[in-house]
Amino acid sequence: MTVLSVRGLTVRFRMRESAPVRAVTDVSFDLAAGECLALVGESGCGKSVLASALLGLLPGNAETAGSALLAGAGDEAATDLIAADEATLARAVRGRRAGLVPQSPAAHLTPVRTVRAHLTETVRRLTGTRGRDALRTATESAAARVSFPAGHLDRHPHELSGGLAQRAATALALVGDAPLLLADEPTTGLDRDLVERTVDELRRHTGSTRALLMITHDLAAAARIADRVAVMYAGRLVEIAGADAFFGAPGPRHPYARGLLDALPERAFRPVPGRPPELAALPEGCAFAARCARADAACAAQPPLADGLACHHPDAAPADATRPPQAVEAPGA
Ligand SMILES: Nc1ncnc2c1ncn2[C@@H]1O[C@H](COP(=O)(O)OP(=O)(O)OP(=O)(O)O)[C@@H](O)[C@H]1O
Ligand code: NI
Repeated sequence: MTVLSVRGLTVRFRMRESAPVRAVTDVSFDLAAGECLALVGESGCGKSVLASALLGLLPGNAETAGSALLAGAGDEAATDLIAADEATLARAVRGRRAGLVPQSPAAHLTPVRTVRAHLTETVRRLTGTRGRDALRTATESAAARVSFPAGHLDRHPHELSGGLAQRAATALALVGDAPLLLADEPTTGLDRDLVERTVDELRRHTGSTRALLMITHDLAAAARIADRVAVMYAGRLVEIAGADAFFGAPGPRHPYARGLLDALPERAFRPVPGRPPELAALPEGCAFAARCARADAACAAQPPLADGLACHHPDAAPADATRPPQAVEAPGA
């Protein structure tokens, strides 16, 4: 069953002094129940804007196009998240049908309220739990689920480390048991052990009925839990592939995606040369061409995403097809 179906999603920010910032361009993908899709790509390529668009959290200068159908439960109608009005999103969608682990959790927590107050309020609103003892138990189990220490529940957001704020936000996002969970860098500020526990919990929560879109810079975390990987570059999806093929053999097909993996310390440790283009001044053709060793005249035209790949000259023979699956996690590989 498809939980989310995104078609031609495009987001531009109107700017007073310059050309519009084309943060997301013509993005299409589906998310099935039980699936975890990892969305990766360099800083500033539009990942968080994509997540904000899906939850109706874009600022006022944003213009959107395309659609994002969120399936309804039972005989409930599907909702187009892009067309829905704010009242509908606030009342029926956010928290209940689509949860968000925001990229900057501290900014989403109310400074004057403790973590316990946040969690209790969310548990009450989204689960209908009533009564002091029941709420207290439900609040503490929501915290325990993401290894948020009970002894820190009475702290205020500014008294939390980055990692604890991250876990508080994750706990809040899981409360509603929403069929769609968007997790934007859910492991920032966590050490490796907690990274693994957190992503495993997200994966476990997904189960077979929910879908998870995990935005991450952490390719090892993506390799650990993702079923598929989507690679974004300059606002577009350039590759979407099964995680085993992507991280193992035969590896990514898009030269940018290959570059992302080659940049890992446990692989070639060779960064992708150059920098991404300005989103207010994107080229007509392939946005990666200026950094691509394989670029030629064909790249002056935008390559369409076909069969999970947007490239005029993908790697036919992978550079290292002998690399074993999961090599990304192998120490010193
Ligand atoms: N309100 C806004 N007005 C103008 N430009 C914006 C606005 N919000 C975001 N942008 C721009 O949109 C682009 C995409 O930003 P986004 O936050 O989605 O990147 P990202 O892929 O999530 O990066 P990171 O990995 O650093 O979180 C950036 O160039 C950013 O400056
Ligand atoms: Ni982001």
